[in-house]
Amino acid sequence: MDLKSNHTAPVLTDPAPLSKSRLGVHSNLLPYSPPGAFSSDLLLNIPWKKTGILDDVRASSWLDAMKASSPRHRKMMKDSNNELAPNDFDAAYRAWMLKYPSALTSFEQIIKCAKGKRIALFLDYDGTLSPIVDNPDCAFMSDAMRAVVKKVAKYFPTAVISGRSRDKVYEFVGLTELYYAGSHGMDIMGPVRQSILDDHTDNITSTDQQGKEVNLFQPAREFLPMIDEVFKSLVENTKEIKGVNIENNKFCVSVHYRNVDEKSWQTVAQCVDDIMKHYPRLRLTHGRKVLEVRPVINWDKGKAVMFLLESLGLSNCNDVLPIYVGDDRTDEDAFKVLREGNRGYGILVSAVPKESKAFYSLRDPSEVMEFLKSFVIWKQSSAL
Ligand SMILES: O=P(O)(O)OC[C@H]1O[C@H](O[C@H]2O[C@H](CO)[C@@H](O)[C@H](O)[C@H]2O)[C@H](O)[C@@H](O)[C@@H]1O
Repeated sequence: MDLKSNHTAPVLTDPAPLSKSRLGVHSNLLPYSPPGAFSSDLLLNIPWKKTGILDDVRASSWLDAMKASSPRHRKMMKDSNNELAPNDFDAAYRAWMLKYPSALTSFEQIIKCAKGKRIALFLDYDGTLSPIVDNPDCAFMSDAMRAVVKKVAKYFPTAVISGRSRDKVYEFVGLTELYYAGSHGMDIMGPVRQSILDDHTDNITSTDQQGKEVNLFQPAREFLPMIDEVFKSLVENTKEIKGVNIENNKFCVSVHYRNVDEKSWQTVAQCVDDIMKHYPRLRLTHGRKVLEVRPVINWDKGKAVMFLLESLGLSNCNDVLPIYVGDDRTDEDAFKVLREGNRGYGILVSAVPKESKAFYSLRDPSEVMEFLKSFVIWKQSSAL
């Protein structure tokens, strides 16, 4: 694994907005938008400061990035004179949906593209299978969602790819039918496959909860002592900041500031910075009110999707349609590989307009559940 030793800990920013014409994507993978119906100007010309809805973290400081990575909710928008009025917000959201159509209303079209192909499902956890809540330890998925995921996994190979540690996300989901990748894809438990063993050096053969032989792929294994050390330092250095929560995700560490008063965000950023400058082989990314410390390795959720497809014997683009559903910046890496490789569909879960490399959108986890249900119903009816 190629370890890049930078001398500063980089802050990852969002990629530049893409237009369909620049993507070179096969037209049958493009979601339907009525000709001329969407003007990207509708979204992109709205100044961020005025609307608060553009999710852009091209900011110079970590504090700015923290503020920018916290898109305000519609409810808050209603309460503020400076934000979009609810009707304007609805109009902006509808305009955005012309570029990222609802995966629910586009279901027939997705199915059409899946004709003659095997579907593989990749699901993010937080904000996708479970709603975002204040306490990360209480991000439980509903029994109804679990039942649907279980059913969908009966028909299609299904994997959960999360920023959480693999053990933690397995604890939340609790389904043995799925494949799991934790730590943003840096900890994958998948089937043993010779081509994977030949092509990647970071494999260990292990056994899963049922005693079945599995392949454990952990490309950042050598970072474990460093991550543990950073976790401890972060806990120690932030202990006076009310509301901060440091979560050890095995190959990465999450610094949650959701429950920290905005006035103290600067202190959080400073504490993280003080530690990060001693670790040039670690970098910082942003999620939903969370700063994430992770190893500088050439690995992300996109690479994890490709790895799992290969492990599952599904890497032939011609007869496999991978679908990835996620809500966060780290999911963009997966949307990107599917889009750029002309392989399949990314579906962004978002209740606010965001620039994305996904093809479709869903508003929230309840729509994710409806979408997964549609696959079950479709599969059951086509088996009749
Ligand atoms: O890749 P994911 O499965 O989406 O994990 C990303 C991070 O999700 C969790 O944090 C987020 O959800 C929490 C619970 O709803 C919320 O309190 C927090 O503000 C969000 O950022 C998780 O705790 C992180 O470790 C994951 O990296």
